[in-house]
Amino acid sequence: MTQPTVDPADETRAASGPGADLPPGPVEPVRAAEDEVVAEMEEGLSHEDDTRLFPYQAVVLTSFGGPEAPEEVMPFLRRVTAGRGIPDERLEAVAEHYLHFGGRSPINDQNRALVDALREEMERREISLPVLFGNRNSEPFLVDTLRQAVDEGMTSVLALTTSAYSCYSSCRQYREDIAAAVDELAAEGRTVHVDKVRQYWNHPGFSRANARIVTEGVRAVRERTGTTPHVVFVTHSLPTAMDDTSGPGDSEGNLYSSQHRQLAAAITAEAASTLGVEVEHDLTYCSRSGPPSQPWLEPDVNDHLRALHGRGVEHVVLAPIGFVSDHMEVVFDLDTEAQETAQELGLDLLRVPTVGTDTEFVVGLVDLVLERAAQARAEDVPLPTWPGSDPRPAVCLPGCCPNLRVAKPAACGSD
Ligand SMILES: CC1=C(CCC(=O)O)c2cc3nc(cc4[nH]c(cc5[nH]c(cc1n2)c(C)c5CCC(=O)O)c(CCC(=O)O)c4C)C(CCC(=O)O)=C3C
Ligand SMILES: [Fe+2]
Repeated sequence: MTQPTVDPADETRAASGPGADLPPGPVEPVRAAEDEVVAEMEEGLSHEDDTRLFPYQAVVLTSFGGPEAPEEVMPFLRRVTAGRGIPDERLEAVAEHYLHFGGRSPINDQNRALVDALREEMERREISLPVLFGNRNSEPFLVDTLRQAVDEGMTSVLALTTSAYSCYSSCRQYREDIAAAVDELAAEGRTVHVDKVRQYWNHPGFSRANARIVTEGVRAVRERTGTTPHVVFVTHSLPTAMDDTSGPGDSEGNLYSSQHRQLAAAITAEAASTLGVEVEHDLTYCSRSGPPSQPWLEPDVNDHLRALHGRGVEHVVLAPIGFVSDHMEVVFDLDTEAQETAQELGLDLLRVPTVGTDTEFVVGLVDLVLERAAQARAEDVPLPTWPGSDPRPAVCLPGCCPNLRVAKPAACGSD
């Protein structure tokens, strides 16, 4: 593999695409270069030839994982909660949620669909690197995916995680599990380097896709009822201590809740201006766990729906901006529990989609992959954000989003 400069094939395509006015001078050379591009495409590029993702030889979609059969439920839950002090009653309740859906979480199927969508988008851009899939808590385990990559000759891969925000659970815990997999392979004599894309809560591919989804939800309720719905944003609750230390890790963080608050406000303003109406919104939380004595982020979505009903609100758009796909928290905690609460109250509740395999989101993820590769090559690249102007660093700062129980090695950071 060679150090990339500007890809001449890209420039040629840009200059000679459909409808482009060819300047009179360089017609012949451009045509010649175009023939070469076509010849290259016909031969099929091998990943050794593609420099846009250099230094990486693959992208690894890295996710939480979930059970896919009833007998996998308890082993999965024990793995997830090992040493986390989750009460047995909570584990039993969560096992029930999974068994309610036949013991199968939707998350792995959704991630396989995302892998396919990423492959399609990369193919569209003629990026020929493989997209792999590895989980932290269920098969295919990240360590096994990475072992296979090493055995196929790869030495450096880029992790794309399915969590967008900053806190221990959604950032450093992934980094710890990546480090554990890399160390396990090192002990087997297999060497692999793993980098990660930045937390993408304010990358436009994620944030603008959510803005469009919420706007269309508000529009649909207005068309159906003639009333502007109240928008209730929802994300995963956290122990307040985890939120307090999210971001810099100095107890003045609250980055997790503030990222959600900023995005919720920006999306609401966007929907209001697009539709030319005033829109009210709130941020709520779901999926609280832990012992009752431990404070978690509030309000709970169900409590908040009751409060809104008490204030005379009749129509609600429920926007799960904290989640990337419709996994168990969404189909159980929102579509089952929150929907039941709404029915009890006689509240009209429209739960809008998560980004899932939305084209704008998938295009944005591939942009993030290209951005991270350019950063790894020390190139100056624009780092688009919406809302706000601060992209999260792709290499985490020392001490950020700390593990409050035990210090563990973490990959993809400077500590
Ligand atoms: C911020 C966050 C995300 C979003 C970021 C990301 O996507 O990573 C997330 C995702 C997910 N969480 C999931 C499942 C679970 N999370 C648990 C427990 C916990 N989650 C926490 C936080 C988060 N979780 C926390 C603070 C705990 C308490 C224990 C601890 O301090 O670590 C438990 C244990 C039982 C319980 O306590 O509920 C389970 C089973 C699944 C799979 C769903 C499926 O199968 O479809 C997914 C995608
Ligand atoms: Fe969780």
